[in-house]
Amino acid sequence: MNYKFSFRPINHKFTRPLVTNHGIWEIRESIIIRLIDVTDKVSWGEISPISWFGSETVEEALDFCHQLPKEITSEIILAIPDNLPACQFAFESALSKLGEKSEFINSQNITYSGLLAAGEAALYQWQSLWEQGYKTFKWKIAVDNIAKELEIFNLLIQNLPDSAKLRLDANGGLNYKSAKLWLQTCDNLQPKIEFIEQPLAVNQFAEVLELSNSYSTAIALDESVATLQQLEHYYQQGWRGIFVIKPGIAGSPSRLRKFCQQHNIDTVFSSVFESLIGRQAALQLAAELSINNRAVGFGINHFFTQPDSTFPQSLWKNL
Ligand SMILES: O=C(O)CCC(=O)c1ccccc1C(=O)O
Ligand SMILES: [Mg+2]
Repeated sequence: MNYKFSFRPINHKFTRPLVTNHGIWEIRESIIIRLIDVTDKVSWGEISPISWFGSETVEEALDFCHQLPKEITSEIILAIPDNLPACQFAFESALSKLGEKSEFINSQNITYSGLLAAGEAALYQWQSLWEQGYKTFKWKIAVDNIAKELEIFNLLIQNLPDSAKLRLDANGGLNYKSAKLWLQTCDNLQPKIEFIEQPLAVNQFAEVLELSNSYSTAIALDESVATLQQLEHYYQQGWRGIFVIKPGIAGSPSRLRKFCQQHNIDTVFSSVFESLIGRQAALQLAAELSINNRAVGFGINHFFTQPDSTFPQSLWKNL
């Protein structure tokens, strides 16, 4: 089958920048793609790379789109190389929505983790998220010095209701010693801490594995398993802790589905700050593949202004 293909770059300034150990992120650049089949049915996909996380860059994704013909086939889509994982996700998601077998999975029962701002701001922010119904929160660490962060952390823990859960995300920014200190601190506070995400850098897998055997606080890999190839690699290397999956940059959704179903891994699905198009496709996968009912990391709407109801159709209007 042939599909008419077109695309539009978009960018979006966050209402508050995302502060992580990797730096400050202020503008989300993405590409919306459109496929139209022979019956004139229209489908959208979203390419939202995060190159500092291990996906292609937006420029590489744009180059890929530019070199494609105006009419493409499913063979072309299924042959998108593994070094363009965000493109694989966008094209395959758009394609599957056009398929006869396309089935809609109810994602209404999913629970969400609310992303807190880094630093002290979290102390003033969690309450409004709690009032919106969030029971799980994620707070970025390894952004400031550890003494300051432990101080804020203790206040946060004291303030959060007993039924709340907290995740800590170091974005690979701790060293071995500070990771031990965080894990020990969390062990003393169980069961309020759900897990620590990516405590050490991607190249320190042996150390992370050792830490996961030494503390009762769970550890989640994120940057280490950004793409499906990495996910497979660290599963083979013996990781049986939590895997954070960001479908938007993980690669082919059909191969991701197959891997998760085959291995019953403990997953947490997470956003790449995509717009509605990518979000919907990612949440469908999360609803289908979350076997443990962990809250998904899509509680990020407070970083965004919502697109108007004509999105994405309005992108294709001639100005
Ligand atoms: O997972 C979440 O709760 C929110 C999403 C998130 O934290 C994130 C979003 C974009 C890029 C990196 C990360 C991250 O988990 O480090
Ligand atoms: Mg993370």
